[in-house]
Amino acid sequence: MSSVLTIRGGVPLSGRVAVRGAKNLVPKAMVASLLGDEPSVLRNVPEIKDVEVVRNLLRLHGVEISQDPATGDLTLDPSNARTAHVADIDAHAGDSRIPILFCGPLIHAIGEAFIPDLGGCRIGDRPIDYHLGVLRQFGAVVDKRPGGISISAPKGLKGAKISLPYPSVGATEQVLLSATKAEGITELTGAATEPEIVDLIAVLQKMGALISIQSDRTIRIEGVRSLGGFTHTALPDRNEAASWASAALVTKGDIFVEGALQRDMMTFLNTFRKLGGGLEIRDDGIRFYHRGGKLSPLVVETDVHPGFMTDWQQPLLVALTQADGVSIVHETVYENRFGFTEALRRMGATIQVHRECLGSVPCRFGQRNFLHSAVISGPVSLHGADFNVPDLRGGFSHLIAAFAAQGTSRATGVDVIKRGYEHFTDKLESLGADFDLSEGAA
Ligand SMILES: CC(=O)N[C@H]1[C@@H](OP(=O)(O)OP(=O)(O)OC[C@H]2O[C@@H](n3ccc(=O)[nH]c3=O)[C@H](O)[C@@H]2O)O[C@H](CO)[C@@H](O)[C@@H]1O
Ligand SMILES: C=C(OP(=O)(O)O)C(=O)O
Repeated sequence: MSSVLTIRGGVPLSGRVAVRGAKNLVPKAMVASLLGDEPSVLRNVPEIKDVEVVRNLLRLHGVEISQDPATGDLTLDPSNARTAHVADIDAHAGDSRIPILFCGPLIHAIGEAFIPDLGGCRIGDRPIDYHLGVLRQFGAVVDKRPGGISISAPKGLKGAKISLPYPSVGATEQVLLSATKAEGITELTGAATEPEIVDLIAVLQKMGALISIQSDRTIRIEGVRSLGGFTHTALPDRNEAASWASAALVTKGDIFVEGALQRDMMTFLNTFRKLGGGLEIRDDGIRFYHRGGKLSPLVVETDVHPGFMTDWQQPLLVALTQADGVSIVHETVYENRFGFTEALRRMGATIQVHRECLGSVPCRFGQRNFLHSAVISGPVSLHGADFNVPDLRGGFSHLIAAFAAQGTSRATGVDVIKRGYEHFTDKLESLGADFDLSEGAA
């Protein structure tokens, strides 16, 4: 059983929260440490479930990990990397998508990898065909096994010319983590270029890798024989920051997000401002607040970077229920990311979902049976309801709707939120939220 939150809504969330290293970078930088011949130090590591999962998996593979209790900095020593038991890997893989990124580093370190079936948010099919195609192009042999896949490279990994059909974040990282120590040159076209990918490239460059990002989504990697360690401060979590921004707007509050970085959030900040949210952008963070007037409806289309990040979509949609008129959200990254709107409708929101593409961003989901466009009419008064947290961002979105709503809501399954939001109940408390948490049995 998981924890239950009882939320008494109607209180503006106001105060200060801090964001640390990005969920979408930290676990991957931890995996990169396996490529080095020396220990690495990763700073700004948040206490979230995805970090715990990767820490356990790395330990099973012989990586010695110590943590500075004061700062949380992690030291990762891969000198004794070894094969782990499949049953142990399965038991520790948790609800994360990161295990698939162990392939290249484990093959380089110990010649083989077993990758358990993946977790992550159920917001679409989330196949791993690009990952497996990439690995095969490097010369890896992929075998389906019960509970996962087994990968080996009898002749080692060799650089390749690779083209991704869609700029997948994970598949781009798969290429980076496999190609840095592969023999020869890799040229990747159609790459994703999210800030977390650029930060991973920075980590790899510190280790001695030769990687250049060229124009038109092309990344060129010259394989090197060996890599050293790195010392790196992870970039801040822009997705958590955007979530708190939406929380401020939905609850008519005022939240300073310490650590939020303007450079990586420009598209979000433009959207937030057009919606009518107040912004104060400072060097040490960003203040997001409700200015008191009406909010303006918007048309938002999610896209790969530098477009509007899909992980911002769910919390922002809750803010759109408070805008004065009709808004449209066209989700072009995941085919099934509007399931969470059902609970919002039960809380009083007016949201319709459609199969058609309501927008102009090229989308893979048009003319297919995917409800991937939403029409939201506002403003509505939200009222409390009971719900089960469906996924990370959907769950956070339900919570902020419940904090804005009149009356009481009861949220089950809230532990999912720990996968990407550090100490979220402590943060909510510091923002003045009114709730009780009853811890379920593990
Ligand atoms: C841990 C992490 O960093 N997660 C992020 C990462 O997920 P993740 O790396 O899983 O997302 P991708 O960018 O790979 O997925 C984008 C799209 O490509 C499709 N696809 C992907 C791989 C593949 O082999 N085949 C395939 O069809 C997916 O189903 C999806 O429709 O990027 C997403 C898009 O910015 C974010 O929402 C996630 O928060
Ligand atoms: C979809 C997300 O994450 P993951 O890829 O870890 O499931 C997310 O962070 O919103």
